[in-house]
Amino acid sequence: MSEPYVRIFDTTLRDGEQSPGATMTSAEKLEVARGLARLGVDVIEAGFPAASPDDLEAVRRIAIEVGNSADGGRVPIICGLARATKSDIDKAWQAVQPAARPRIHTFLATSEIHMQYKLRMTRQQVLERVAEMVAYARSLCEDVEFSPEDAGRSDPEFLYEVLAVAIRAGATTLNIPDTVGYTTPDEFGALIAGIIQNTPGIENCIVSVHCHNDLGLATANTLAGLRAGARQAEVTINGIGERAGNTALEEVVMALHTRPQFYGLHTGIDTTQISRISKLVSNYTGLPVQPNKAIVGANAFAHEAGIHQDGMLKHSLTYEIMRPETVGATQSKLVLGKHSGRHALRTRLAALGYALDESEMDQVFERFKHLADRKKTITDADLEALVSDELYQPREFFALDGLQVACGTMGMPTATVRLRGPDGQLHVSAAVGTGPVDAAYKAIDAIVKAPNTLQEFVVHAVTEGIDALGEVTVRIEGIDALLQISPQREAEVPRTFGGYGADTDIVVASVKAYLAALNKLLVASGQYGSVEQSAVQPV
Ligand SMILES: CC(=O)SCCNC(=O)CCNC(=O)[C@H](O)C(C)(C)COP(=O)(O)OP(=O)(O)OC[C@H]1O[C@@H](n2cnc3c(N)ncnc32)[C@H](O)[C@@H]1OP(=O)(O)O
Ligand SMILES: CC(C)C(=O)C(=O)O
Repeated sequence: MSEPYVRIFDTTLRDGEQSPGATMTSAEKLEVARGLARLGVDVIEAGFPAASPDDLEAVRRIAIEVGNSADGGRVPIICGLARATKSDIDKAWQAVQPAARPRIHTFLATSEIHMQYKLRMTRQQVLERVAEMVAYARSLCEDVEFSPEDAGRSDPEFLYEVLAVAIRAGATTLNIPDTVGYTTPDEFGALIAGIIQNTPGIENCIVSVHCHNDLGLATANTLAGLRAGARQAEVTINGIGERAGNTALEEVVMALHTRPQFYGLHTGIDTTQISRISKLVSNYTGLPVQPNKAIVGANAFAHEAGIHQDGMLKHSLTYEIMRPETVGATQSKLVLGKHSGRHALRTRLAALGYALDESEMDQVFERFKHLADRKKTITDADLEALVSDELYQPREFFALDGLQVACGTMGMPTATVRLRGPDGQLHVSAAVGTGPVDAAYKAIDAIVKAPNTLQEFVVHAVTEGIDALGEVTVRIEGIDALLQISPQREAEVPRTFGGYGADTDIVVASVKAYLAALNKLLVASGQYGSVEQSAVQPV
């Protein structure tokens, strides 16, 4: 029975960097290499030294600085890739030689299509080149990896022959690449099993798998290869790489970690470093991680559906097969949205300090669902605004009676507003602002006199075309003098108040939204009792 340890060969800095647009500076590559060492990878493929003098230098720096330091545990093997040519192998050796544990990785394609059209070589020539170049690499370095490129589309019988030649020439690791992501898990598993069974001398080597994700099967194929006896997985952080990418490190590692009974295999990875290195690679390559990406996506531990949230609140294992902390992510998130239910809403409100009775909860829940139909996610500030609406049934102290704005590029944006006040009188004010909405809000402030800070101002077009109905939602913060919902909430706390307005004229919609929020603030501030004696001057 073969050993249960799987070597993690990370090629983020070589195959990952081959993602269009993912090029990193030498300093960034060094920082990623340090992160990979902390993560506990066994091998870092640091680059393709023949690609450019810069890449050679970057690999050399990594070999010197990361390939000799046990910072965070074991010293990883530092590997450089080379075509099956003396000059590439020389450059790879020059780059990795300073490492305590250097490796040269050389490759040559073995599929008919690659041999005929790309290399323009016969099978015999390929066999001879493999023998010669692997032997040459081995004359320089103790640790030599050989890959028959496009193995997934190669004739297995020919592969056995090529691999046997590579072993005789001194290869210590035989890597089987599905270069174009063509195989399926059953096929790839069978290919690895066939290689292990039919290649003379293979028992003294490590068999490795290297899969691409063109059909979205890279992780499945890698795991099938491991089940068939491979003991090295070539992977990248976030699955970056040529075209649709490589196998994602985090997926393979966490599959083995989460299903130990099924696979009976383990790695030396410190899983708590996964989120950190994922962010680092995403930042340096400029390749964002899709939100639903397994393990490291922003939604990997987020739950929006009410039934799931209820389950999570009762026991996290109901909807999570691993704890976010295991991969170094922050806690699971219950995201409030249109699919959420009462349990999640009540829990979030309790965390904000609100203890609502059943009937208050019913009212708030109804308003919450209504709001969630229009807004993708509901924030804590939205909830505060929603609860304050319910507790203080809004009254319209000030209503819009008229609005006139002047704006454009030839003068100062000016607004004149006329409001009907709580005294039944009309009040007029004019102001100048940075734009028509700002001017209108200033004119309103001069009449209403309710100190507040504008926290959010969002405009949406709810219908298409030039006559679109514009919707505006605003959120303001002001002092709440009355509210004492629960013992945790002191009087005179700052609170947020939401307002909504719709009109074909976006400035009118903005004014309506602001007045709606102000009217709620006036109730909460207790100011309505004194409005009649306020400084508001009737027209
Ligand atoms: C499956 C993989 O991911 S393989 C790694 C792919 N990565 C890269 O290619 C990144 C780095 N590459 C480079 O910077 C450049 O391609 C270089 C510097 C290596 C070579 O550049 P150039 O000399 O201009 O050659 P170019 O890239 O245009 O063509 C590749 C040549 O290598 C040959 N070749 C391809 N693979 C191999 C191999 N494994 N062994 C030997 N020769 C090979 C091709 O047949 C072609 O030869 P030709 O010029 O006689 O037709
Ligand atoms: C060089 C080899 C391992 C490779 O990257 C591939 O075939 O995809």
